[in-house]
Amino acid sequence: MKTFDELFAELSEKAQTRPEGSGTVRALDAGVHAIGKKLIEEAAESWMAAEHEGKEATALEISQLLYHAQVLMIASGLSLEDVYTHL
Ligand SMILES: N=c1c2ncn([C@@H]3O[C@H](COP(=O)(O)OP(=O)(O)OP(=O)(O)O)[C@@H](O)[C@H]3O)c2ncn1[C@@H]1O[C@H](COP(=O)(O)O)[C@@H](O)[C@H]1O
Repeated sequence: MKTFDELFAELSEKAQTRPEGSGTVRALDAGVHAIGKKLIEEAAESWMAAEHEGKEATALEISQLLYHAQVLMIASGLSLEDVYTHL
């Protein structure tokens, strides 16, 4: 298990070091348009899970939504602080 901040640190490190086989590196290389589509897909899956599939499925989909939101942040050059300042 990891926190939102810990995942962001891990993904930022992957973006820098670009390890072989990283899905995050592949997603970043695909670009903001592709990342945005994935974010929307996971948002829709989160919504559907919340309405029809129960808590466990919803938690899984929301974790994927948060992951793709972080990838979009990194692709956009945003830090956690840039986002937290608006919370
Ligand atoms: N938490 C996640 C995470 N959540 C979602 N995803 C990605 O989002 C996709 C969502 O899956 P779906 O169920 O929608 O499946 P899918 O549509 O068939 O997936 P794709 O065909 O789009 O790959 C997964 O296949 C992963 O590619 C994640 N990929 C990575 N992480 C974590 O990110 C870190 C870095 O990962 P790597 O960059 O791959 O090393 C690790 O700690 C991972 O656990």
